[in-house]
Amino acid sequence: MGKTLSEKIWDDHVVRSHAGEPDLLYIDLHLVHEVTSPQAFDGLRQAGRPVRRPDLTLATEDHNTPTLNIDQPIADPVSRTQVDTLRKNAADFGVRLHSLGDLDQGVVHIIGPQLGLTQPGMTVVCGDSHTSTHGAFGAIAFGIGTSEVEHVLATQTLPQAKPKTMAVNINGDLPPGVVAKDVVLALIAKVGTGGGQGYIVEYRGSTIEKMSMEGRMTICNMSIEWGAKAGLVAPDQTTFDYVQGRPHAPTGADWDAAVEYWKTLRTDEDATFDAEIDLDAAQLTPFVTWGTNPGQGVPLSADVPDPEVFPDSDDRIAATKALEYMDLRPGTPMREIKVDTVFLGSCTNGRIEDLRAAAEVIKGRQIADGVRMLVVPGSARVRLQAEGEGLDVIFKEAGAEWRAAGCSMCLGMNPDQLAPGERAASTSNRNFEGRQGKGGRTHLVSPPVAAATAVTGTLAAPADLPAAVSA
Ligand SMILES: CC(C)[C@H](C(=O)O)[C@@H](O)C(=O)O
Ligand code: SF4
Repeated sequence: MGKTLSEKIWDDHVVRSHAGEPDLLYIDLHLVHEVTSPQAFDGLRQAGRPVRRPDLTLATEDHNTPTLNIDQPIADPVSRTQVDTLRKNAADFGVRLHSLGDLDQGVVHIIGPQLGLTQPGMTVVCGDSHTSTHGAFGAIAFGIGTSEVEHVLATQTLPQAKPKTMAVNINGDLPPGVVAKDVVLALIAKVGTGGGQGYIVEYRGSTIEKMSMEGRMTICNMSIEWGAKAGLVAPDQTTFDYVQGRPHAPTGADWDAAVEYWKTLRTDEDATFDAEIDLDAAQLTPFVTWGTNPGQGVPLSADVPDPEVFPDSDDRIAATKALEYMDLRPGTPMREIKVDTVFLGSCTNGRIEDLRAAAEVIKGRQIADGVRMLVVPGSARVRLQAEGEGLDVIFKEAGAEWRAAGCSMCLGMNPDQLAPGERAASTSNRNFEGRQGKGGRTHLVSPPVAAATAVTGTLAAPADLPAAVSA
């Protein structure tokens, strides 16, 4: 019988397999950041071990870093210690680190692909749940805990039980104004935050085939938000074109050999998945969340749901609690919800295509009075590229703040936070209580919806806006 894509990659990486035990997998790329690595390096130090493959290890500073005055010492003592510790560990163990201010610094899941380090057929791990992003290249990529980080640093391998396989078949043309973020928010609302548990998911179908690498990364990024171990897309010409010419991409004959291998990375015709889900892309509309988990979402054209409509009692309880935290009443049109802040950025939607999509909406328009918009490129290079295209000027002229790269307001670990009671439309991936700052309220949205919302001050799609005044 044939194999699925994830089975092929898995089997290619098994170092040791023994009945009743997890497989020992070889790891091709280990990404590291300041939050989940300190104890792992301490463990190595105590055991007197080196990093086994510093050449397959890459560190960056992203979570605790500020996005303003990045040439100044980090003011918050906890964040400063976190970043200083990573710097010391990287120096002591010979690990390449991209520090704040460095051209290749950025959110860990943005810089791996950008450098051409993330490639089809690889195993990629990081002490970070959104490592699933790298699956967009046809890699098995998943987040690991700190003790596993230590294991990979020490051995370049990881014991893992083989997950089940699932196909998410997404077919049809996306209607105008509907983007990858809407697809994944709609998917999670359909299957629930636990729907992918225990599975490596392959996103496939005509919608995925036509999608850019940026869009595929957005979808794979949020695999963890519906519980999947990892999410991946079969590599194709779009993937090869994206990888080619990047600093760590193979060149010459090596490139040709790599592409030949990468072309074999497809699910065989006669392979079967343990589960399948179908999604009709043509039926999708801009999607936004109303609650405190990424599955609590509805079309932008809908109303805040009444908890009573949920058949499951746990869902009813969760919805009631979420509406209370979010300070929303059932029946309120989503379009009437006012926001204080718009955050455009994160490893979900902080890539160049995301900034372009938002800039296209903002261009010639002004941000609503009383609304602040933070535009935070996912990496220093995305920021530079955007500036080269004049996107920073578009955002600044509309009244938005143009920031340095990092996780920023995606999570409350740095100065970019919501104040208690503040409400944000955010292009990030998590809307948990306090995620963007204690007492802050988050609506997850796509980049076009974020931009339109900044203009109207209430949740909106670009189609809701009056024509822009052209310069
Ligand atoms: C801080 C880090 C461990 C965390 C993660 O694992 O994802 C963060 O990146 C997040 O998005 O919540
Ligand atoms: S941008 Fe957000 S989701 Fe991504 S790694 Fe940073 S904190 Fe996690």
